[in-house]
Amino acid sequence: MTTAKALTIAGSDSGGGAGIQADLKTFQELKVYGMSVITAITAQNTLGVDGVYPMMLEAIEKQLECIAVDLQPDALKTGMLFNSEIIELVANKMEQYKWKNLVVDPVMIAKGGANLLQQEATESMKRKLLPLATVLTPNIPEAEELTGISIRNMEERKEAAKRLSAMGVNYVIIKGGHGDEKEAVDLLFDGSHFSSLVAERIPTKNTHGTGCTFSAAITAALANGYSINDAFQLGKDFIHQAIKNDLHIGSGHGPTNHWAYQESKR
Ligand SMILES: Nc1ncnc2c1ncn2[C@@H]1O[C@H](COP(=O)(O)OP(=O)(O)OP(=O)(O)O)[C@@H](O)[C@H]1O
Ligand SMILES: Cc1ncc(CO)c(N)n1
Repeated sequence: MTTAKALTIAGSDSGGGAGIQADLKTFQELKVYGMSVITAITAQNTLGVDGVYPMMLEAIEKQLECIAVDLQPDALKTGMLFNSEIIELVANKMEQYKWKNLVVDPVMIAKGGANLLQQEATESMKRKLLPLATVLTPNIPEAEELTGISIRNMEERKEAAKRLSAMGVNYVIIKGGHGDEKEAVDLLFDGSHFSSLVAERIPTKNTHGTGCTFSAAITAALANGYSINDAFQLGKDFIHQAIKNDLHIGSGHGPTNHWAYQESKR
């Protein structure tokens, strides 16, 4: 029986709630062997980000090469990429290695407001990385930044999804955490049709790393051979349990509970 392998190419969150830490915890909970390429180090806790230190390009390239020669991923995701040079390096290596099932989580701003992607890097992400993405998982502000349109209602979310699809993304998921509806609604566009998953919006400030965890769960599902619709459902169920059963850690935006999903299945 082969073990599915998933790779996260993302930043380190010293507080453990987002970034590669959230990704690896999620992979493990979904019984997928997790691997990581660190793009940046952040000094971070539940109150915010106190320092951002991008890795040297050589260090990122060497990490990717080590994975490529020995540990081919069945699926992978990108999180914090920080600048154009890192985006272009990752995109070029993706094309060289012909890795499939790429989930791009276009991380731009941390919950506390810190910039995790330099403004000039948005164009590189659109031009170099999005055409390689199987799934793109922007939150509403990220979708606005990538498309240049304001998103205040569901029709505008659909328009943004169409524009992102036209940039070469196979499946676009616009996450609803930043929305103002009573429920948390996530919208999936497959290039032709829309579908959505709806769950109770949980009244909590402890939503640090929800997007990382959601995209990591989708990545793990794809690594295990799930269809996009089943991966979308698994990601939604996983993050909903993680938020609903939060751990009350830290005095700011606390992390989610990465083992809640498995506990809910018992
Ligand atoms: N309060 C909430 N209650 C229920 N579901 C939520 C809540 N907040 C976010 N979600 C869900 O969490 C997932 C992530 O969406 P969100 O918009 O929070 O991502 P994000 O802003 O990229 O997160 P982060 O930047 O913290 O990683 C989505 O499935 C969304 O519906
Ligand atoms: C390292 C890292 N990646 C992503 C996010 C988004 O929450 C974060 N806060 N920190």
